[in-house]
Amino acid sequence: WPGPKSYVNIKTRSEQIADEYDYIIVGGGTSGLTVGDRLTEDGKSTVLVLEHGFYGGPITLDPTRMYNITSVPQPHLNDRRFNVGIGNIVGGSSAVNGMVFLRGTREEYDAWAELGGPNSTWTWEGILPYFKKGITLAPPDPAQAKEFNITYSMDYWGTTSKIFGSFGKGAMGGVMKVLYSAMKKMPGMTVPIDSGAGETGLYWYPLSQDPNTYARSYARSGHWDGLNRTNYELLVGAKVNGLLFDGDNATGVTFLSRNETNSTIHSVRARKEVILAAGAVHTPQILILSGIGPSAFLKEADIPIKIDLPGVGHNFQDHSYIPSVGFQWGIVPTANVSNPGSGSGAAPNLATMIGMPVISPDNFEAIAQRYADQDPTQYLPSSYDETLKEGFKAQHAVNTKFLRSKHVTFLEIMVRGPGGSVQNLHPMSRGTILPDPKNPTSEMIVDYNAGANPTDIDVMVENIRFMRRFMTTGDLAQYEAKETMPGANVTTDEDLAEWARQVIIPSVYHPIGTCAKVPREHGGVVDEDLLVYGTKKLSIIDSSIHPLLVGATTSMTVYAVAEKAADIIKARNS
Ligand SMILES: Cc1cc2nc3c(=O)[nH]c(=O)nc-3n(C[C@H](O)[C@H](O)[C@H](O)COP(=O)(O)OP(=O)(O)OC[C@H]3O[C@@H](n4cnc5c(N)ncnc54)[C@H](O)[C@@H]3O)c2cc1C
Repeated sequence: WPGPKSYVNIKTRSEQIADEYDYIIVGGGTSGLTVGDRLTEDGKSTVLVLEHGFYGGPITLDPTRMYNITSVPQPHLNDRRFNVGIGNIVGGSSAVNGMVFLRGTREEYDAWAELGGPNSTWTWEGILPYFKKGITLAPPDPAQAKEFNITYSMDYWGTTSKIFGSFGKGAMGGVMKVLYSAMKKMPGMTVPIDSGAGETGLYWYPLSQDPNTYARSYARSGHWDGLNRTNYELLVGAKVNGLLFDGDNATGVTFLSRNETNSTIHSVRARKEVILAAGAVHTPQILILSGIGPSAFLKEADIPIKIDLPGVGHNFQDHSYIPSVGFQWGIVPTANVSNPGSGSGAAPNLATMIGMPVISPDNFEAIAQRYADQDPTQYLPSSYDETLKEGFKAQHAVNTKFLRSKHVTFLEIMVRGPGGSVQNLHPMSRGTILPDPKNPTSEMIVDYNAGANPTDIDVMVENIRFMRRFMTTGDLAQYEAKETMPGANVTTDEDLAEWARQVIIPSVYHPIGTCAKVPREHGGVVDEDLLVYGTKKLSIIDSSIHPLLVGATTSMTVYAVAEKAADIIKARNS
């Protein structure tokens, strides 16, 4: 435990906090600390953040800093169960994540506005200023950048945030030149100037890391450490389990302290607003424990209904991936390299982020048409009510456009060797994250419902085929790579689909959507200003409000959404 002086605003016991603050933020994770910082920076408002985890060093995927949740068996993926990764520490998932720092495309954010309704400001143009406010880019090393075609544009980044994206200068071998050049020549490939330009294609991208030390740059380092504001307090080891109301007005929260041996339920009040930032897995739990959720579920769990909001815990989405479409080089590619990099930090990273017409020029239209012809509600779980079905019909129209667009990322490949992992960034299946009705305060039940919609398998099959074409045709043909997984003899749609169902992992630890920002009649939970329908002074700012996955890792979008949320919250309470 670090010395008390610099951590004076971290509280460990309920008696150390005041009775009332201007704002209560539930969850000291990625979004919670971003908004906490912004609401306290002018020194006028007081904020208490309640965080279930403790204050400790960040480490990727460290099980002691994460919730221990396993999904229910997934019948469409051979009944396998999957680890549900979520950070449980100050900094939240940004403290344990893979630091891959990407954002989606213009078309993907514009779809958020389309799903939100007329006059929505959640467009690419409406969110871009918050990417700039939220993230500082440290440019790549000029000599290395020239050698490897690493381009960037400060049109898409800011310079003031203490959350950094940086490339690292680690040495790169000639193989990266060969891979880059071969990928660039794949039919239909584009090369945007910057990973943050909102475009698909082949690009180098930063990690969320400090440009000088290459240490993780995350919500705690950027939005808590070193601030030492007397108006910004953090209570660690606090499990929020309910909301307090005066009529429709949220007035505070109740919580249990993990630092106290008794099971006393404490409470703390908010003068201006209660802000939920417990993440896509746990924000639905807090609402449901407070009687806000699907009425059928609340009845089953014997929780008095305060507001019937069928969308709580529904519309659950995550990216999915195949860990390896395996290849071995016959001849290892090389190229001359004059400026490999200084060796400090990780080497810059290269990604292929492409749409269906580039992944599969021959089959994308047939896949899109089969999807368009589906009854949109056909593959939804049975707990989806009429409003959620209407909401998914709207998504179905968007997804149909997405399947035909070059500007929406379906396939992500981290380009670094022969073969590798392929991701599907726009799954059509939707799942649920709900409490156990028999014991709703225990850990959440996560059901991806992965692979329910056959389009998800169709897309993965084409992703595998793209990797094969990349490895065995064009520039790379001369290196005579041999496929080790699934094996070049697995060729038919049926065989590839069967293999895919055996190996797909339905999560890249990017859960979203479980309290979506869409109209209430479409199963929405929050409105355009992130206020929970049917309540006053209660908002949600975390990844649960993202209505639809973007084709990118999620943390950068969480920061941008939180920055926009902070402006909205400040404006309505000024
Ligand atoms: C292992 C892993 C790898 C990832 N890799 C990447 C990557 O490489 N790149 C990328 O961009 N994204 C990645 N992500 C995803 C990204 O980090 C998350 O989408 C993002 O951080 C979520 O932010 P959030 O604010 O919604 O929730 P979180 O940051 O998870 O914050 C929620 C916080 O609420 C707390 N909490 C929950 N319930 C309660 C309660 N009842 N009371 C009090 N506190 C509570 C939690 O302990 C947590 O600290 C990864 C995530 C994980 C877990």
